[in-house]
Amino acid sequence: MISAEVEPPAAARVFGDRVDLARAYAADLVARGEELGLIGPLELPRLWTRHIVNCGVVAPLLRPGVVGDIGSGAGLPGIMLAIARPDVDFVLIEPMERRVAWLAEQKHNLGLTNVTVVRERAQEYPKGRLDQLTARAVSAFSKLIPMATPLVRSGGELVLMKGASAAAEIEAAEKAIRKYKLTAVEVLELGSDVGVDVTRVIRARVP
Ligand SMILES: C[S@@+](CC[C@H](N)C(=O)[O-])C[C@H]1O[C@@H](n2cnc3c(N)ncnc32)[C@H](O)[C@@H]1O
Repeated sequence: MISAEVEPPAAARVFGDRVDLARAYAADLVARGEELGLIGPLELPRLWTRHIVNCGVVAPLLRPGVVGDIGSGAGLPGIMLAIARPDVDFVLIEPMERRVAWLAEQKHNLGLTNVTVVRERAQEYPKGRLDQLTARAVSAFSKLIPMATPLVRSGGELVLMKGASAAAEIEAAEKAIRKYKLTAVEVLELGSDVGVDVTRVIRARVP
């Protein structure tokens, strides 16, 4: 059996006095995540650094308001951000029934009153309601732009978690960036202040 990663010191730095909620989430994911098809066994040895803390470091980019997380899956980053930022309201937009049930259960078990879970594809969600929108491992930037931008109000932001290909994804999305009139498109590198591998985010402003 593959063992789950021991919690790194960075977790307490990222989640502060709410780190117990991240611990409860991690324990449930270790216990049931594989059986529910939420996480592969090879991810367990890097559960905290690659998934939980990696999502949590995005929290300082969020502002009070409504943040939509499209394709939340197991709750990454949506549940992690809702733990780190109780002052922000989150809508987790996920089409798959089993994942929606898991997300609703986590909301209930962790007492996350700032979370709403909706079973929907991003394309079906009402337009112009969100202040910021997050997504991780859902699609390339060029495909996320038409899917995500209409959901965000004017002046809001896309905050998209990306891998090492972030800069190349921006280049490949040049046409969509122009079509949807996104501005201030940039790659941010987060996490060095808490001593974990860098997390890359593409941030862009919606006109
Ligand atoms: C690879 S998983 C990533 C899950 C999670 N964000 C993570 O980083 O672990 C992609 C997720 O996007 C969801 N998804 C696919 N198409 C979608 C759409 N059109 N709107 C919203 N979610 C979608 C899938 O159901 C799945 O849960």
